[in-house]
Amino acid sequence: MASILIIDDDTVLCSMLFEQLTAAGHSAVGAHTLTDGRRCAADRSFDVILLDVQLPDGNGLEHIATFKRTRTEPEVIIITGQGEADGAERAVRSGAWSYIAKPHVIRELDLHLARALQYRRERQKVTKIPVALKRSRIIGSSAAIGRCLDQVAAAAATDVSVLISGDSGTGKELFAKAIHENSRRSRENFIIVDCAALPETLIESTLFGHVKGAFTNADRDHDGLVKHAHRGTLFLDEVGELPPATQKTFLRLLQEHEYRPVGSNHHQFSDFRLVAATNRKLDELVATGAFREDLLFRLKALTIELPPLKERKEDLRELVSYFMHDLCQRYSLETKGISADFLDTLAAHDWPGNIRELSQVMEQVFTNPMLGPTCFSIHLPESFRVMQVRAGFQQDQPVGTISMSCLPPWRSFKDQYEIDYLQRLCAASAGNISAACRLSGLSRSRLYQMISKHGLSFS
Ligand SMILES: Nc1ncnc2c1ncn2[C@@H]1O[C@H](COP(=O)(O)OP(=O)(O)OP(=O)(O)O)[C@@H](O)[C@H]1O
Repeated sequence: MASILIIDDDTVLCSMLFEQLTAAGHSAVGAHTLTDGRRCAADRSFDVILLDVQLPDGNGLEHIATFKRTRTEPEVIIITGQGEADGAERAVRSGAWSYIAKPHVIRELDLHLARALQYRRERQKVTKIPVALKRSRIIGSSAAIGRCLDQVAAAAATDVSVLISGDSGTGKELFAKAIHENSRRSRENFIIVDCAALPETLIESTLFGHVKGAFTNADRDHDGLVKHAHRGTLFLDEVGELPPATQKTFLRLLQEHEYRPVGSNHHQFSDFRLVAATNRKLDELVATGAFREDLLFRLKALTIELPPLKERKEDLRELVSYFMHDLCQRYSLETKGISADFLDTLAAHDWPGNIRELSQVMEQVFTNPMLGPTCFSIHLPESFRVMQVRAGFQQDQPVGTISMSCLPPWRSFKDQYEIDYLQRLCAASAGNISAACRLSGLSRSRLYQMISKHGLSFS
């Protein structure tokens, strides 16, 4: 029988559900706030969580992903007083199993529960099949990374297009390579097309190649990237940066797998498998007309969403050990110890540049002349320790002292945060883009994209 957590501030309904579930032989626990619910979910293992939407300390829909990330990855069934289509869509998109309006919950719960439990039983059988996945240097054993690796395994077993999304530095290229290396195409080429850096005038010849004499300076035949990707994988990095005219070229290529080198009369065929990556919200770009919907459909037969590092800080220790080992080998040094305060300071940081930023920070630690046999917090850049001290002050504030009405909307806060960061980055790097990329851990194209998004000048 299953173990079920009920999170609902309606104490009467909570008791009725408790009775119904225990009478059916399940074990049930009730919580009346999100905070209590989260505590229960962290302390005990549940198969299913029944989650109300309007709770005294927040909206249940915003916490579905958090509950699903707990150890047993429970199924979440939303129970709500205000059944409406938008809420139901949001619940399903956030990973909820199903959505029941409260007036029907007593009658419908058994059916929803039976299906969710059957799915769980079958999923456990499937995930028990051992899959020898090559991790291709992907470090981390958090549940979030585990889920992404499962998706890599599923993608590698097929030939469908995969769209990998995630913030800059979360490892999109690494995951794309892992799909290739685990697929039947692994002995062939993995070809990277950096869509942000494709010059519009040279796109056709870069992708499709050209024949001798096709244009001035074409003094010999030249193969394009698509030909090199034949029988292998074509990886479109930063696909959201493709200008509209180029999107059309790609759409045609993806539909037909045929292309014509510049200056040639003959079509050629390339049997490539497509993987694309983006740090942009392509759905939003489609809505504004900046990205073709038909191309998006072609790209995302399967999608993998990589979590930012701040959402999987439990991987920090493993990542730090990995980068440290790598650096010690590179500098021919004995392996160093890692003090708890070093990890605590790293954990207090938000990691906007994600794992790329972490690897750069570890490089900086190794250039610190004061570094001895153990990495201490003192070896980290000063800004990290300042942030940790400040975070300590915020944690010391009694819960509830921050008035919710003072909080700006998330998007404007994030925009302001990015602008502030970019201005400080510009000052710290004296307006030098290469230095700014090194300091921030952002890729050049991502940095340019952020600068232009906020209309800033970087000098
Ligand atoms: N899980 C991981 N384990 C180890 N190293 C990682 C991991 N994820 C990313 N990295 C490292 O972080 C750096 C950035 O990774 P990658 O280039 O794959 O990110 P990205 O998401 O494609 O970034 P961008 O959008 O800026 O191109 C690389 O050096 C990569 O090896």
